[in-house]
Amino acid sequence: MDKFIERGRFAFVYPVVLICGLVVHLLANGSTLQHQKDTYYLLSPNNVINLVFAYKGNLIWTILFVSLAAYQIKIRVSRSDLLPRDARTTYPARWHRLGKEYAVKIILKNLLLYVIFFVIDCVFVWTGGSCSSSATKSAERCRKEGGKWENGFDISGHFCFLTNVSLILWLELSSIQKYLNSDERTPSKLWRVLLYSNVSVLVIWAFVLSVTAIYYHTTLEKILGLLMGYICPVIMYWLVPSHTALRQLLY
Ligand SMILES: CCCCCCCCCCCCCCCC(=O)SCCNC(=O)CCNC(=O)[C@H](O)C(C)(C)COP(=O)(O)OP(=O)(O)OC[C@H]1O[C@@H](n2cnc3c(N)ncnc32)[C@H](O)[C@@H]1OP(=O)(O)O
Repeated sequence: MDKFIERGRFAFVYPVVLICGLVVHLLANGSTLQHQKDTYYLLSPNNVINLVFAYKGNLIWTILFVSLAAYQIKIRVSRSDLLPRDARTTYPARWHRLGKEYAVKIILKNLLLYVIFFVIDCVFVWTGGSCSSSATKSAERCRKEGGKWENGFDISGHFCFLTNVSLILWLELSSIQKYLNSDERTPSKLWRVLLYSNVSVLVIWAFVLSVTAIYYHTTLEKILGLLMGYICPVIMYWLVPSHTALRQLLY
């Protein structure tokens, strides 16, 4: 597990889930898949795992991200003695810097997802889609009204959203894992609890995506959803940190 997280192999999970799902979809008989979707509860849109882990995914993600951020601040702020004297700052200053970084990451993630899903909804409407219950141009609002979001090119919100939020958590887990390994400390019980609770949710999200990959959307809708699923992690964990001006401004 540690090596899997530390070496970033998690980045390949989502393309693999999609490819495997597409192969199953291709090999299976269309009417069989439809029958399974109509028969098995866990494959229906209203199954509790989809309703809780997908549609309440933002709440679940926020709880897990804040817990990882709090743990990171705890272990990094408390270990300033490892820093060379000239790099050592005061406890409040370190706490403030790390606290600001994680607050910015939460805002940035939500801003980016807001823009991403605005684009997904625009594409849907531009390609002839609409909501059956009102003139709303938002998929989320349409669903909340009990309407049907239909007849447009529907980039997979599941692939886009769950890939984005999963990769952010994987990257934070990887950052903590590398720090603990560099510090050669035995992992605390708290870290193990955090690690396994995050990984449990990440596995459930991967399961939800495997169902999406086999039973929902067209191939192109899923591929585009997957590709858009890398926008947040690329901006938050590569673009911002690799540009000095952006990093100093935001993190
Ligand atoms: C640098 C920055 C620049 C900034 C520039 C300034 C911009 C200035 C903005 C200021 C303002 C900011 C304000 C921020 C504050 C927010 O707003 S933060 C919130 C940001 N937005 C989000 O996070 C949206 C997240 N999206 C969701 O939660 C979506 O509901 C979900 C969960 C992804 C689902 O999306 P969806 O499109 O409904 O699902 P989709 O994958 O398309 O599936 C279609 C169907 O297949 C079903 N299905 C698919 N997969 C499955 C499955 N595995 N099992 C069962 N059913 C399934 C679905 O249930 C659905 O069924 P129906 O509902 O149609 O019956």
